Amino acid sequence: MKVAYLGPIGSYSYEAARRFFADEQEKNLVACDTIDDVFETVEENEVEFGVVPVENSIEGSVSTTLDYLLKSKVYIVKEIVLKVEHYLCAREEAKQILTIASHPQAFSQCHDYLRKNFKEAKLIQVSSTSYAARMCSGGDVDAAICSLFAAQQNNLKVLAGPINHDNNYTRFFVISKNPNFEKGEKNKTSIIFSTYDKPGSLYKILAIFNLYDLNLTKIESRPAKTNLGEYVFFVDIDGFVDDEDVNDALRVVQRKSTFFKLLGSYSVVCPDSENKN
Ligand SMILES: O=C(O)C(=O)C[C@]1(C(=O)O)C=C[C@@H](O)C=C1
Repeated sequence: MKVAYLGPIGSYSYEAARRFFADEQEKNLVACDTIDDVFETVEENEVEFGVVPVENSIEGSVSTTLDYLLKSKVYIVKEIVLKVEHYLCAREEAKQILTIASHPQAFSQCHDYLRKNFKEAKLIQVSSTSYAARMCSGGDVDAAICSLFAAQQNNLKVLAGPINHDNNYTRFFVISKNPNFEKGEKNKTSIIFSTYDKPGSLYKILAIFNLYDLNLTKIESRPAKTNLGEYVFFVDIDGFVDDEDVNDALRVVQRKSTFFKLLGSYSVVCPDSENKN
């Protein structure tokens, strides 16, 4: 079984893949350069699963992931929630920090620390935190914001950390072309819908969830990419698709919406137990 993730080794996506596919051998984990590549590798059947970040408790959604979920033919089959701790790392011999590389999400998650301590430094956005660590070890930048593991992998010295905002958690989805929805202890179902451009349309859809007494854990609108002002709504629901109420509610929602897509029904794993997701 092969699993694609946003690489190189040492990214948080790698950690999520390791936690979930614990028995998988290293050679079966396929490092991709971008989130786009993870989706396409799964879509083209080169691997059975992919691991992608979807939402962070500080910075919000990863829009690339949401946009691919809208357009691609993959399903969500599992959610993994990880506590993310970022460190400022540099080469042993580094003297001053004028350039810092990291993933844009990581910069945002460390915004206050950077503003306070490195206001003048140039922030260089790269494809992942582990790639930033690699660049730093190669001498391309003075420092990187990455995990402890990425620092070790790249022989970097830890200068400070954790430097992120408190309560920094990221949700990752395991995606697959196979809609093999497996129920666990804590389950969610994700859909995308759009509705009519008329007064009360969104309210009417939300009323269906209310009628079936369903808890929505997330609702977010994204551009439908058709015309300005046209949106799709991403909704996560507490419960599994074969629960009677979820099933009935989704049937009515589908009938009443102009577009409907079931993204998946999956169990949620939170290995960092203090997280209350
Ligand atoms: O750069 C990484 O290490 C990633 O796995 C990406 C990513 C993200 O896009 O959200 C994952 C978790 C953290 O929130 C920061 C970065």
